[in-house]
Amino acid sequence: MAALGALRSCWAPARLLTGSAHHSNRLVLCQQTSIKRHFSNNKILVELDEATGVAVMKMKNPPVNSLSLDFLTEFSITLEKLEMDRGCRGLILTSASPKIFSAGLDIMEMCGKSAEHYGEFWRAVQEMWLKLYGSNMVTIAAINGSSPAGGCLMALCCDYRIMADNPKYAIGLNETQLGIVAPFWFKDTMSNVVGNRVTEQALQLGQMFPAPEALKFGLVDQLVPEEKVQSTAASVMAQWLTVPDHARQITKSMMRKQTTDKLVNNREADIKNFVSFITRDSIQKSLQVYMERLRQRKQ
Ligand SMILES: CCCCC/C=C\C/C=C\C=C\CC(=O)SCCNC(=O)CCNC(=O)[C@H](O)C(C)(C)COP(=O)(O)OP(=O)(O)OC[C@H]1O[C@@H](n2cnc3c(N)ncnc32)[C@H](O)[C@@H]1OP(=O)(O)O
Repeated sequence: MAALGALRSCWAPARLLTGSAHHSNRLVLCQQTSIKRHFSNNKILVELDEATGVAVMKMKNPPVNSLSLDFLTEFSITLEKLEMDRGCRGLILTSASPKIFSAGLDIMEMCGKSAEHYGEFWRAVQEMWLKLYGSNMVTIAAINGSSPAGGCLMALCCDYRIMADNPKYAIGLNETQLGIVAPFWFKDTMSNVVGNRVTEQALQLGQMFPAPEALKFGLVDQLVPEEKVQSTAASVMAQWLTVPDHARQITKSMMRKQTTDKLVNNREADIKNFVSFITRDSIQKSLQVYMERLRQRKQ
């Protein structure tokens, strides 16, 4: 992946040069009709604006955008498509239904299934993380709702996070509250954003940060009124895209490579570890109790 990234980086200046001439022609056209390509499936809606090179990816997996095996598979395929598309330089990740960005990993995928299923599921979680954290595109999370655990991880993978200014929405890695443990690469992703001390405390407590607290601790970069989340993401993206791709991409890779390599070099061991952890009776019991609590809270 790194080699492919570097190769793409080397080509980026030429692509930018031809791209800008090309884009300025398009821009004239765009003033009359905006050219937008759609790559949607039943779980993910993507709109790629060819004039700006920005794709908006909306997660649409009701009721709470939980990250099921099917969803994760679609997500990684879509991301790969955009990554390979030379017309796409930036990605805005958001939810199609406000109030919930993503409820994190689908707990039902981790309950009462076979070891083989758990292995397949965990590989898909790893794949999503490797692709999003390792993306060459500028990635911005437009967090328009709550974002626990795996949802928070997705946001943390992005280069910049804009959250709706609503204290009812919370974000964090709350795994310990479920009686499970955030794996080392979840921990590293958070630590790279907010530092070791905040991560250590937040992970032990399984802390969910209401939006204002998330800003205070640097878990998100900016809070804006709910109705401005998308437009702010678009204008921040436009600023980031003024930086030449190759320089920004090499810098991003330099900052993240050590973290991604740790998983790339230990993928099979990490899957084995997950399967042996999640199949324990005590862990299965904790997850069932947590799901029951969620249902009761609703009643
Ligand atoms: C030492 C070695 C370590 C090795 C590593 C080992 C293990 C690591 C393992 C796993 C890591 C996991 C990371 C995760 O992502 S776990 C998921 C954590 N997610 C949560 O805790 C979120 C729980 N949900 C909520 O808090 C709320 O639902 C939410 C705020 C998202 C929305 O609230 P709202 O009131 O709008 O909706 P609800 O009525 O609560 O929910 C509707 C419906 O959806 C079901 N549901 C919610 N979340 C999930 C989920 N994550 N997975 C599956 N299903 C979910 C909920 O039960 C309701 O269902 P129903 O009652 O309508 O049937």
